Amino acid sequence: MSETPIFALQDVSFAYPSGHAVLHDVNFAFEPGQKIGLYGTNGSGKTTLFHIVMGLMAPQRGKVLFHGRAVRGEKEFQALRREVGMVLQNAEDQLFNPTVLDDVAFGPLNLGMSVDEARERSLATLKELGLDGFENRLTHRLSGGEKKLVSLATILSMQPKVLLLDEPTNGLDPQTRERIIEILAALPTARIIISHDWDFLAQTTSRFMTIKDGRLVTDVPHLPHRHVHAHPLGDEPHHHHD
Ligand SMILES: Nc1ncnc2c1ncn2[C@@H]1O[C@H](COP(=O)(O)OP(=O)(O)OP(=O)(O)O)[C@@H](O)[C@H]1O
Repeated sequence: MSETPIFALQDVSFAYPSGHAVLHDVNFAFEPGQKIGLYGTNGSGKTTLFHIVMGLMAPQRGKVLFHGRAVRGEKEFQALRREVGMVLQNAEDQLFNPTVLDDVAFGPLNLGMSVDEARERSLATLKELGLDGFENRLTHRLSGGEKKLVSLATILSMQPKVLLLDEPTNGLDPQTRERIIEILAALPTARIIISHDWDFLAQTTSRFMTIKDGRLVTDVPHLPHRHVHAHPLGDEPHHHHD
C-alpha cells in the first residue's frame, strides 16, 4: 500500500441499545482521493456507519483508525473531524446560527482562524457555491434547497480532506439537485456519498459500495452512466424525490 488511509474501520460491529444489530465485522480503509457512492436499502446502517467514523456513536467491537492510529476519546475524534466533514441528511440539523455567515464561519472559527480570515473564507465558499450575497440572509427564512447548499458551505468552508454526505439530494427540487451535481462533480475533494439516487452517484463518485445484512460490500463495479438501468445487482438504488 502506498499511502496510509485517512481513516479506517477495523472489525467494527454495532448494535443499538434496543439490541438491533446493524453492522457486523466491518473492515474498511478510506484511501486518499477516493470518491465512493454508498447505497443500500433503508435501515441497512449507512448513516450509522458515518456516525461511527465521526465518533458520534461508539461501536461495541472494533475501532476507528485515523492516519493508521486508533482513535481514543473525544479529543482525538476532534482531530479527525478537522479532516473529515459530514454533511447531515437534514440541513436543519446543520444550521443553528441566525445568519448564513455565522453558520458558514462557525467551522473556520472553530479551527482557530481569526474573525477576518473566517469571514473571507466563508464569503469565498459561498461564492463558489453560487451563493454570493447570501451572507446576511436569515438562515431560517431560506428555502429547502438554499438550506441544503448553505449546509454544504458550512462544511466546505473548513476545507476538509474528506466529505461524508448523507443523502444530499433527498427532497431537493431538480434545479438544486443539478446544482449539487455540478458543485460535487467540479470539486476534487475525496468523498463518500450515501444516496439512493443512482444517476446522481454516477456523476459524483467513481466507485460504489453497499451494506448488505450488516456487511460492507466494497467491490461493487461502478458502471458507466448509460448502463444505469442494467445494473447486475438485485438491489440497485432507485430514484426517489420524496
Ligand atoms: N437510536 C436508534 N435506536 C435504535 N435503532 C436505531 C436507532 N437509530 C437507527 N436505528 C435503526 O438502525 C438501523 C440502521 O439505521 P441507519 O440510519 O444507519 O440506516 P440507513 O441505512 O442510513 O437508512 P436510511 O436510508 O433509511 O437513512 C435502522 O433499522 C434504524 O431503524
